[in-house]
This record gives sequence, C-alpha cells and structure tokens, in this order.
Amino acid sequence: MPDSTLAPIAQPAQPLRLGTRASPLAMAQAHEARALLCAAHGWDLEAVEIVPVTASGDKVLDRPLAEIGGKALWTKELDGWLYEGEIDFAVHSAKDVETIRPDWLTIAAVLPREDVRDCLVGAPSIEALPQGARLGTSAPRRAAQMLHLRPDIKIVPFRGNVATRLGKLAAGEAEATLLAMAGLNRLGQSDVGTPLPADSWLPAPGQGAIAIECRTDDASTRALLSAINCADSQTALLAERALLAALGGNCHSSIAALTTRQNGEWWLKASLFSPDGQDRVDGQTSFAAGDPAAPANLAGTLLAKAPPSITSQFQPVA
Ligand SMILES: NCc1[nH]cc(CCC(=O)O)c1CC(=O)O
Repeated sequence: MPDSTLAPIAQPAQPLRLGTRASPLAMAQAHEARALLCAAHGWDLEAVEIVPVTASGDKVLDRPLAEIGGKALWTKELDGWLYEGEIDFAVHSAKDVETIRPDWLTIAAVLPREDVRDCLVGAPSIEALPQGARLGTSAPRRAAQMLHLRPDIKIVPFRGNVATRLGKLAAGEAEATLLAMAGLNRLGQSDVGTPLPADSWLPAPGQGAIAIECRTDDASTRALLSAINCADSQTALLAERALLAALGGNCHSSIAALTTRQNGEWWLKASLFSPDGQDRVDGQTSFAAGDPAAPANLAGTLLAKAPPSITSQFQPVA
C-alpha cells in the first residue's frame, strides 16, 4: 500500500517533468506513474508532463547489452536530464537500473510490483519445446536458466522492445522467447504465452517493479514521490539490489532472485548459473525489511559454494 500519511500538496504552477524512455512499455509505465502521483495528490493529469527520451540502449539492437555498455545505456540520457534539471524525476523498469548509482540520485518511490514471472511464448511449457528448439533471448539469466533445464536448446540473440521480439518470433527467427509478464500486462498483451511459476523459474532481480529516481538534494520532489511509494515493493527491491551489490553482479551475470513474504516474514531466494547453464547454486535467507545484511550474507554464501564457472561472472566488493 502507498504511504499516504502526508499533508496535501498543492498542484504545481508549472507542470512537473517526468522523464522516461520512449518505448511503448516505458511510456505505459510513465502513464501509470503519472496517474498514481496525480491521484495521490488530487491533481489534474496536466500537473505532470511526460518527457520521452530515446535511450542509447534502444538505438543499438544488433549487439548484446553487455558488449555495448551495459545497463547504463538505459539510464544515462535520463541521468543527464535529471542532473541538468531538465526533468524532475525519471521512471524506470527497476531491473534496468544499474546496481551502483551515483549519490546525487535517489530511488524516491517504488510503485506496486506487477507480476514478477517470466512468460514463455511459443510453447505451452519448457518440456513441450521441441528437441533442439531455438530460444530467442539476449538475457544471460534466461539463457543459462533454460540451458540448465534443457541443454539441447539453442540460444539466439533477441534484443529490442517487446513488439520487436514478438515480431522476430513470428518471423520464425526462433521457436520460443521469454518475456516479463509485467511488461506484457502493462502493454495489454497478457495472453501471448504461458507464465512460468516463480518458485521453479526465478525472475531477474527487480523484475516487475518500477523505480522512480530524482535528485537526492531535491527535497520537494522526494516528498511528492514518497506519497506513491509502495513500502512492500520497496523492501523487496532493496533486498534484491543489496544482493546484486554484494555479489558484484551486472548485466553479464546469470543471476535470478526473488523476494517473497511468508507468514509476515521476508524471504530472499536466489540462484546463480554458469553461462552455459551446467552449474547452478541456490540459496535463500530470511531478512529484516530495510536491512542489507542478510542479502549480503546470502551473496557470500552463494559465491563460497559456487564453482569458478559461476564466480568468474562476479566482482564482489570486499
Ligand atoms: N530488459 C528490458 C525490460 N526491462 C523491463 C522489462 C519488463 C518489465 C519489468 O520487468 O518490470 C523488460 C522486457 C522483458 O524483460 O521482457
């Protein structure tokens, strides 16, 4: 539930500027954030202007993200606009936000998390994929997790936004692909495939959550955004990010993680894979909301029992 204990804040005279990537999914997330913010404060939608920017990650589609600069390509244009004061806050898919962020930026709100699951498109189940079928994905986690279960599957690179990837599938470039249910739901395309159960097929850290960043020194924007923060989604996201930070994981790393709450207790579950999917280590820990210690300890436990094929993907901070 949003923390809605704040005094009313008047509609700003000048619209607030919301920065977003320009892809259809990013625009859907921007509209969701604007609607929540305006509703929380009783403003008209005109109180927030949506400012789309084309991120460099959206321009180069023929090479893997890890090769062309990593997750920074999703955030660096918006970071620049925030730094220059051209926008007041930026709305991101949390899983695309780099693990280490500069101090002048703050995640001021996390929106209620969408469906965390991955969706298999092209076959009703993993077992039903034909022998040697091609899976279109450029995500190391999805490739490794599939190869772990189905070493016969061929991985073919599949970058681009949701529509581009579904187009490649329809064009026969692969037999199947994996997409986040969160993105499909937000685009109104929930029915293109079959969601994989999150207890057997873990998603990416942060999947399904929307993170809103603003300048750390911008106290008034932080106060506005705090009204739409979902405390539970924030707890889950921060735990998954604390795990990533302690692992020294990045977009090259095959890491899957998910936070759940069972009988009021928070749990973080994670799996690390070798890129070829042959090796896998799993672990879980309970943790206290807001405390990065247990996620960090889980990172240490996982790395301690992982073979070099896995540990070589991480640069843990000492
Ligand atoms: N890397 C692209 C990206 N970033 C966030 C989402 C989905 C939405 C989400 O996880 O919140 C997607 C597409 C996908 O993985 O299918």
